[in-house]
Amino acid sequence: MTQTADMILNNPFLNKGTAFTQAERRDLGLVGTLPAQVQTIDEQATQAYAQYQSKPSDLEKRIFLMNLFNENRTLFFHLMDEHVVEFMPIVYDPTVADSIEQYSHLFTDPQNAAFISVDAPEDIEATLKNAAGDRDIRLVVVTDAEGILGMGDWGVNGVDIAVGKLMVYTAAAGIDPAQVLPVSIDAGTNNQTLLNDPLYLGNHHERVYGDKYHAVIDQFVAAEQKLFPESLLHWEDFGRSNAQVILDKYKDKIATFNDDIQGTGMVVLAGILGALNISKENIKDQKFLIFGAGTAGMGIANQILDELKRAGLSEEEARQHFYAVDKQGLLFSDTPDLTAAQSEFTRERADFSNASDLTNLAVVVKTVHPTVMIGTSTQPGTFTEAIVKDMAAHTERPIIFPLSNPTKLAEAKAEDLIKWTDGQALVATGIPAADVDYNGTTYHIGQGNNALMYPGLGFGLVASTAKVLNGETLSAACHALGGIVDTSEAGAAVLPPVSKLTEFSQKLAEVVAQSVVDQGLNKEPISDVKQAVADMKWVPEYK
Ligand SMILES: NC(=O)c1ccc[n+]([C@@H]2O[C@H](COP(=O)([O-])OP(=O)(O)OC[C@H]3O[C@@H](n4cnc5c(N)ncnc54)[C@H](O)[C@@H]3O)[C@@H](O)[C@H]2O)c1
Ligand SMILES: O=C(O)C[C@H](O)C(=O)O
Ligand SMILES: [Mn+2]
Repeated sequence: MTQTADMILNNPFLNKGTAFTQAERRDLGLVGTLPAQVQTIDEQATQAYAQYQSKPSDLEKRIFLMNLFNENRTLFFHLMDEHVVEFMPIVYDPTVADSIEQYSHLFTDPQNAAFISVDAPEDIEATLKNAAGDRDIRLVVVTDAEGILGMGDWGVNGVDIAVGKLMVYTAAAGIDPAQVLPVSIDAGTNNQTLLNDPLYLGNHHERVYGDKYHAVIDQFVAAEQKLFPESLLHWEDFGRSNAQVILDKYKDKIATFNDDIQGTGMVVLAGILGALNISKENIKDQKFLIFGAGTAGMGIANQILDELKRAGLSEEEARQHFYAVDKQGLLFSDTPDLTAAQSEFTRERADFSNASDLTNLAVVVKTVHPTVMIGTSTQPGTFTEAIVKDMAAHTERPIIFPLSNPTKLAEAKAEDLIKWTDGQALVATGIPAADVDYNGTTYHIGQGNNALMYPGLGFGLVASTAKVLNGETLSAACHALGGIVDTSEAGAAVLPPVSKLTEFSQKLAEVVAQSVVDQGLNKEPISDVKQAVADMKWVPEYK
């Protein structure tokens, strides 16, 4: 079917706007549908950036950028490429959190997402087909939005996290935006504000759990694999009771990963390795306190556990390095209501003379003297000055990562951690943090966000046509970022800066693809891994 001018100009994958040349305008039937002047993509980008800058708030800026994204993907990513550090917190975390909260009120465009309803499993295949059109989908990000960042259940509004994660994939690693598909699984919502809101765009009923829910997940995976057999399936922001269960079901069968469990585990281990590079300490000498033993917290614990075992510790020895703290306090083997993941990281009461007192973070820190403290609790301000000072009194370079997102939920601010520890803390935060000037040194704060890892990981898996993602590949990826930061410099960050996101995502993709090929886990034959990664890369220029 030949495309009319209207179809071309309204297709964000084809549209070039004023950059269509005179020859293209003639060939495509666009004559007279655009103003006379033909612009370059750089001229368009300059004009768009000026408009962006005129927007008064971060949310307004995001809305402007999303409109551009809706109209012209190439121009959007060209512009993002030029301003990646500035745009990351606008298109992604933390501003994506505001847009999710207001999604139903701000809705203008479905952004090529697929909307699956728990009430219409018979439509799943048609839904994916319709949303994909004739595009060759290689990467799917799916969310059911039960645990959006640390903000809980946001129903269909959560589709914005799938869209946002995919935007970062393209900006960071260069996946072709025409080859991706964001998916919302609308299983209902327990968010009363949404249910009471007549403008809420999702299913107006309580969240469905159990057999009916899992049947929908199974049908979704089956249809997704049937329609897009070459694709990687990325799970995002599922609730604590489903995330690990779904991952365990599929991780050995298809190319898939859970970003909150594995992506977060990777970025935290990479950050710890970066911190130990600075302190010149050994990972085997560390005591890890995980505050908030949920999806992310236990994903982190498992990735560190794997590293300790690779460093030569037995499973039993390695587990002794962990202290998991949740609402109940330090988790013991007899603590009620443990999740399956938590029960792998419990301690024995008999090992503590004050076991019954270990019900809050302050007492646990005082008792166990952790050297590494990770926050994935969604509880703002819980890494207090007293707790941090207590920790710092027993370890020279405390490693402290308050990772809860968005901004308002962080366990501590980077600036406070540096000050409270007299510049000794090695810090990473979930959202971007400004440099901290303290006592004549400028401290760079690493962004401990899975966005540093999942684009390179996912891209490497897609480029290498991976059948599955295993521990070997995850471990290789965790070690791939070493050497990018100059750790001899005072105030060095534990992770590389977002300004180098495209550079290290490529490195990560190559390491991941190499690991896949070395293990013979590629579906298609690959003779040159670097070439395969380079061939897959899309660049935001008009073709
Ligand atoms: N920086 C990153 O890359 C990254 C990645 C994933 C998740 N996160 C953040 O981590 C947080 C948790 O996400 P999740 O997916 O693991 O959610 P989750 O709901 O699975 O886990 C949160 C855990 O915190 C526990 N918790 C709640 N209140 C607590 C309290 N007062 N004391 C101790 N524990 C408490 C909960 O019981 C739960 O086990 C979110 O804010 C999310 O944004 C950050
Ligand atoms: O989305 C983010 O910013 C990171 C992470 O996946 C989260 O859920 O907080
Ligand atoms: Mn997430």
